[in-house]
Amino acid sequence: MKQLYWQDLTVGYRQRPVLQGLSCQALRAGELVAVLGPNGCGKSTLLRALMGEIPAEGTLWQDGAPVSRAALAAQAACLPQALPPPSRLSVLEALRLARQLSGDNAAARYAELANMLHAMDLQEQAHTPLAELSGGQRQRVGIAQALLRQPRLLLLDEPLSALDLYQQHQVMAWLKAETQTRQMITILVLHDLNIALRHADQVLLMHRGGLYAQGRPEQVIRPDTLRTVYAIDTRLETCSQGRHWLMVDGAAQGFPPL
Ligand SMILES: Nc1ncnc2c1ncn2[C@@H]1O[C@H](COP(=O)(O)OP(=O)(O)OP(=O)(O)O)[C@@H](O)[C@H]1O
Repeated sequence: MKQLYWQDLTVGYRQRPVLQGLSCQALRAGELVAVLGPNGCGKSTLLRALMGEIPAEGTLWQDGAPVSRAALAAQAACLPQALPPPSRLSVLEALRLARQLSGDNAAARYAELANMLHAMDLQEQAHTPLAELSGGQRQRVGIAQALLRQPRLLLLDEPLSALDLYQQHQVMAWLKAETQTRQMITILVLHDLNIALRHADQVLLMHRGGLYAQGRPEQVIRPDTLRTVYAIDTRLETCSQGRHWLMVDGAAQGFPPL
């Protein structure tokens, strides 16, 4: 997959529209794309629609030609918001199963699984049942499983929600490198705007079921857009290492003070 975009994506639940004519510019192979926006604006719904899990209208375009949602879903792996269930499978068994589900039977090699355990900092838990892991460890198993499915399109719904600060940055740096190496497209839903500023190649900022802005993180994550979309007053500062950092000053006018 070299390129993906969608036009006029319209999705609703029981006749109630959630995404209304959502279109985006091209997402390219090797890009880590952050989907941002307030609670309830439709981020998870977008991922479900791309996976063909819920009915949707509109057109998906892959490499310049329309693609069915079934064909797109066949190339994709998705990690939903909920953590993987706490089963009796060990971490290693769970990873091996995910690798086998990729359809490439020859490849459930120990070295690849060992690399994944190392990347997700789970070596010590290799033989631990999922039911005995912490929330953050289970979330890292879920991320590893999604990667082991060998997707061309990786969809992750709030994959950092259970991770500590160190793991959030580790996982994002690793996802960025894997996305480039494998030349896949990774779309992930995030709430932390500073994580998106630091790691994403592109940002889709959603607002009330539509796309409010798309572009490089520093083009989209700006005080004027955040004031409209999140109703907060912010400042972008540049730290001594030249990185952008978002400071929150307070709630926008008309809202109770933070
Ligand atoms: N299964 C469902 N049935 C009916 N309505 C739903 C369903 N799932 C989501 N919705 C509604 O669709 C809207 C968008 O929900 P969605 O989960 O896509 O938001 P989100 O942007 O991912 O939110 P959050 O940041 O809180 O996870 C919400 O108003 C929600 O109530």
